[in-house]
Amino acid sequence: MSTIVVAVDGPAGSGKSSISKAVARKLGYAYLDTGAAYRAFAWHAAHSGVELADEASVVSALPSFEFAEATDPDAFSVRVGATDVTDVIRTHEVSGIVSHVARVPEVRAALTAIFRDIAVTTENPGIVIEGRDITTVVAPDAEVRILLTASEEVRMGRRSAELTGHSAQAVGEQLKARDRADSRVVDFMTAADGVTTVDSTDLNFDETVDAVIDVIHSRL
Ligand SMILES: Nc1ncnc2c1ncn2[C@@H]1O[C@H](COP(=O)(O)OP(=O)(O)O)[C@@H](O)[C@H]1O
Ligand SMILES: Nc1ccn([C@@H]2O[C@H](COP(=O)(O)OP(=O)(O)O)[C@@H](O)[C@H]2O)c(=O)n1
Repeated sequence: MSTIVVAVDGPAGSGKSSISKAVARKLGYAYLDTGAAYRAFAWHAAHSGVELADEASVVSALPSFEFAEATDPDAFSVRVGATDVTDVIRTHEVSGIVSHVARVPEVRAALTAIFRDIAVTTENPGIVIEGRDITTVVAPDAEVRILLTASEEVRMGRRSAELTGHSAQAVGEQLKARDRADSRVVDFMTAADGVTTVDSTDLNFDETVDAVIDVIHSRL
């Protein structure tokens, strides 16, 4: 029996991680946060002393990237080698550099291969994979493909409500800049053919989880 793949894309703060995790928990599926991998690689590249503006230098950090991500939605963790980077990859500093490494084609190809490998080796009946290019590049043949959106104002509000130590304005500006940079590389603002949009602007958390599960049920 092959694993059911639920692909979820969307901009920063749309609820991809938290909603996908809750959906996976409810369905007994695995959960894969691909943004965490890009963040982990950005952290690794910075610690390897690479020149972030230089693509060749960024690519040189790929062979030493020993990445491991737990796919249990109740026990999420990310490691690079022996270091647990689960928390450090969420910092403002890592958010500020991740788009630089994510735009490099060799990095995208290497991480895409890792994601596909995780998806085929999972032992759960299904896996929810979330990111920016899952519906279009990583798993275009997924059984279920969803674009999770919310207005920019709502996304900035949700994100700044969860962060401490930086002003809501700084968080909002970084989020907008990151979306701008990311959307030059992949289009996650418009749904590709066959992709169902779930707009959570006027939905609370539980309503959004239910809306995503409704889409999944309608496709399976
Ligand atoms: N529909 C919703 N209503 C209210 N809060 C939400 C909703 N969806 C997500 N959130 C909250 O918004 C924040 C950002 O969500 P997150 O899952 O980190 O987004 P993303 O992974 O797309 O960046 C989290 O604190 C999350 O709990
Ligand atoms: N499939 C993906 C997932 C993330 N990314 C990159 O990784 C960064 C972090 O992704 P994320 O999902 O953790 O970001 P948030 O939306 O949670 O803030 C994004 O800003 C993109 O630069 C990507 O390029 N492709």
